[in-house]
Amino acid sequence: MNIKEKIYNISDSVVFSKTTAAFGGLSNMASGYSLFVNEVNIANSEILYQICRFPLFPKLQEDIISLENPMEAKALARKYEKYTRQDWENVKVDIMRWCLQVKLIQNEDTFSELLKSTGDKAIVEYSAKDPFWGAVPTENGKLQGKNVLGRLLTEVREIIVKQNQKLEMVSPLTIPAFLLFNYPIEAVHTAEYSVEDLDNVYAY
Ligand SMILES: Nc1nc(O)c(N)c(N[C@@H]2O[C@H](COP(=O)(O)O)[C@@H](O)[C@H]2O)n1
Repeated sequence: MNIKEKIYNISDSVVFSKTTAAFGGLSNMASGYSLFVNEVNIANSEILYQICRFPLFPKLQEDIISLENPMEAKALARKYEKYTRQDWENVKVDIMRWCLQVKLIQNEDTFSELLKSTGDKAIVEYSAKDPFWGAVPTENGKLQGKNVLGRLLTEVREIIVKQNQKLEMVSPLTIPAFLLFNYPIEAVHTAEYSVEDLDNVYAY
């Protein structure tokens, strides 16, 4: 995928880094945005993203999910990097976009308000060393990088602001082996839908 680097003026951008600082909720590492996929609770979007690396290793998916801590989950994924799906480099951006849509649909109020509060500025993930998902500082006080996470967040913001749409459902990606615990990942609905759905199940 040929994504070009960009240079960002910090004053013209919404820059996020630490989860506890301003706009920290935009980070996949942020707590308070839990997810529910295939009836499995997943503590944050970083964990959702990392488990998608390992569709053929359900035990590893389970270990990553049970950590709940996103940094520890990322470290465990790194440890078992050799088991990453072979097409990962081709699918990881689509997977990240899907993860952000899941974060939005299941945290509709909080995450959409946060995204709307960025206005129409570029969203940039500050990183000391990752110019792919984020952008790194330059000598002249700017940020430079592909900033793929920031761009995907801007894309998701467009859905709710420019197109004024509320997500009804997030469809699974049409890639091979899009699996959680050996089962195909299904459409994801709002958190409220999940609760009502379970109520219906338990009613019988
Ligand atoms: N290690 C680390 N620390 C942070 O503070 C970060 N914000 C990130 N970046 C996030 O890591 C994810 C990508 O992981 P891979 O490198 O593809 O395994 C993504 O969520 C970045 O935003 N990393």
